[in-house]
Amino acid sequence: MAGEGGALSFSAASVVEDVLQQHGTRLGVVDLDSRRAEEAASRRYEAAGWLRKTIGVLAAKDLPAEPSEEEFRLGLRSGIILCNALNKVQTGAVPKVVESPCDAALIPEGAALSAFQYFENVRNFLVGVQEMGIPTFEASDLEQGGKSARVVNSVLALKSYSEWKQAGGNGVWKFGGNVKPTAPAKSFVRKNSEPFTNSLSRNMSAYEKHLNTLSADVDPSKMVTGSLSMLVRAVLSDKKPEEVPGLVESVLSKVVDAFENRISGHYDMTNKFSTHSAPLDKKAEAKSTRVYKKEESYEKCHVPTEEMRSKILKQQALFDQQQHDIQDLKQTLHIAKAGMHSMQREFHEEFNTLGVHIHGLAHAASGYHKVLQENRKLYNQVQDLKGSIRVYCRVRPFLSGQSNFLSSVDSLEEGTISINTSSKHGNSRKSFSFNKVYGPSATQAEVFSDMQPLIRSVLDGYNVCIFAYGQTGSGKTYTMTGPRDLTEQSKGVNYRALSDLFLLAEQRKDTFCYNVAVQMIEIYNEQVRDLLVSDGSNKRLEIRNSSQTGLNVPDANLVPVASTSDVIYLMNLGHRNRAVGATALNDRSSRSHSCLTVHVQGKDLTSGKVLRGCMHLVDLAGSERVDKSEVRGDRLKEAQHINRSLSALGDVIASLAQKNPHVPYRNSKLTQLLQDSLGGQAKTLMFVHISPEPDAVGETISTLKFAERVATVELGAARVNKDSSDVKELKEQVVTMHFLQQ
Ligand SMILES: Nc1ncnc2c1ncn2[C@@H]1O[C@H](COP(=O)(O)OP(=O)(O)OP(=O)(O)O)[C@@H](O)[C@H]1O
Repeated sequence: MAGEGGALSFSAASVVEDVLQQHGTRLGVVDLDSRRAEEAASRRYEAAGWLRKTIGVLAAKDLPAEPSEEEFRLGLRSGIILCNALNKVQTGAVPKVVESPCDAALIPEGAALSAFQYFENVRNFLVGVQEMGIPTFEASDLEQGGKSARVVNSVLALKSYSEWKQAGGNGVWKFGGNVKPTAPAKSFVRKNSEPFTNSLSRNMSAYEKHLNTLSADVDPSKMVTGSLSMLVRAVLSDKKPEEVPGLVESVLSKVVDAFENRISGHYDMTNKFSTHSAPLDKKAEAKSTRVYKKEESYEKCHVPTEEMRSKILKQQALFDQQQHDIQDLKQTLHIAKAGMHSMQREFHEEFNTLGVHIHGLAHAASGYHKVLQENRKLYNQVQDLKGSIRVYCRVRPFLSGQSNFLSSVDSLEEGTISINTSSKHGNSRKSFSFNKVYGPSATQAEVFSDMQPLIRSVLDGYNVCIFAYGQTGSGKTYTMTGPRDLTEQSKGVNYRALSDLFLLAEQRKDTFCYNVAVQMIEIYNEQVRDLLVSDGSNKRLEIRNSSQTGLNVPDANLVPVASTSDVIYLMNLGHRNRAVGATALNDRSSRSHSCLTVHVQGKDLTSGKVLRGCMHLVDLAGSERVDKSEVRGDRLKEAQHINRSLSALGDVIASLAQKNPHVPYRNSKLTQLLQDSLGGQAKTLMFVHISPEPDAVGETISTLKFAERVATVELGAARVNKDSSDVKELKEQVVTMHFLQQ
């Protein structure tokens, strides 16, 4: 909406003047015309001269010193000279003068550059002078056919104002000369300086003020230009008194017509400028909430149509809604930002706390690993002090139906067994010492409790050998495996050891990753065979000590296991494959050594270090004398092999116990197989089995002698240290370590 349409851009006086001029022309007052022309030219020259002087001849090069009406109009048409002159009088009155067409930032499509330029500068000039109370003119006065006299008037008024200002600006300046009060409420708005609506608002109030001034303070006769007075006089001078009323009526009627025409023409022009100006001022409209208020006041003055009013109201409602939405969004954004900041703060705090905790934990973990390592060493030392070779004796109970028999065992103490060797020559007893003696009533759990500590050693990377030694039928298989019908209570040490091993491995899973695999080997007649075969193959295997893999029989099946049930399955398979032959002494008698080897590989999850340990669970063949077993031929050969290998085992263990420099491992397949687990850091545990029947006393004595030979040296050392302060101290440390480990 253009401001130009907001006010009348012409005055009643100008209309009257026009009508009178037409009359004058028709009346053919030649003298008057020439006088008027002279006077107009003189005033135009005065105005041009002042403009040239004010802004400089060079800047005013488009305006001749004595311009014709056309030259004057063309010279000022761009508005540049006018604006520059106004700025000289009132600095900053036109903030931006468009000097060349390209200065016009936004030129409406289809509008001629010069027209737009003219409009912008001229409009700004008109706004400027209007604000100063100086008479304005119509923008169209600078167009062809326009009234340049009004432009002259405005310039001369500006000149007068300038002179008044230069003279000190005393009193109230009033343009008392040829003031032609053209519409002071020009709706032209300054461009580039502020939204047109503001100017419009200001213009409207100025217009109202001016109207008031016109009606109240100013004598109408003074407001009429000199030319108008002259015209009136010229028109009426030669008229008879009776002709005057008719003439006045005619003139007034024409004035009214002309006025109406101008109004309608004026509104047309307003609409045209509205269309052109709207895009330029859209930004300003959007930015300012005051726009609609100004428009409203403008509309009050110009009686807008219903359609326009409703359109404005709709726009205002839409604008209000958008403002409201923007406020809501701002609020939401503000809350979200605050939330983000608070979350960031919390995150940083938590992160820092976490860092501190992790640091502490890492420190504790490294300390914990050192403790664990130390613990392993100390634990092993304790086991050593207990004896790296331990011998336990177990007396089998009488079998069913033998309850009336007199036992060959005379007495049992914690570590000593006395055998009644009564004969026809008299009563005598023979005592044997071991680490511990289990009587006939000892349970499987009790027997296992003594070997249980060694399971932990296996997981710590040490090798362990557990033997079941004794004559046929003395209970070796019972101790190692259990009876045929297994129950939870009757399970042998093999099952219990493996259960414990898996349990401990599970407990350590946060620090170690364990892999467990088993092999099952049989040594029969000094031949090594794999018991974990499902195809019945009977291939002879070689023993090749490999320190890298820890496998002494690399060709035997090595089966990974993850639970006790896996191991039970494999043990059953091995037992089925084991060479079992009936003898006169025991229908399950085995004439081979069976060895279940459990290989354990543990990786330290922190250091990556790998520990390897293995446990040999050996069920030795019966140790009975050949002559008693009533065997001949192959059976005799089997028995001889068994006895030789058991003797070789005794020699090796005795050598180790006596710390002999030479240990005769190579005298049998059995000792070769177990070489890595006999001696050094390895622990050896032998369960010696005794039958209580009196008729087996000879065998019993010979078995006990064999076992005692192995045990004696070790027992001597162990007994010396048993209650020493070293052991006590170490035991305490281990208890502490164990507590820490929990
Ligand atoms: N501690 C015990 N309690 C109850 N019964 C037992 C005990 N020890 C052994 N037996 C029983 O004695 C018999 C012989 O035991 P076992 O087979 O274990 O002897 P062995 O020494 O392994 O014989 P072989 O050398 O022929 O294999 C079995 O019937 C077994 O159940």
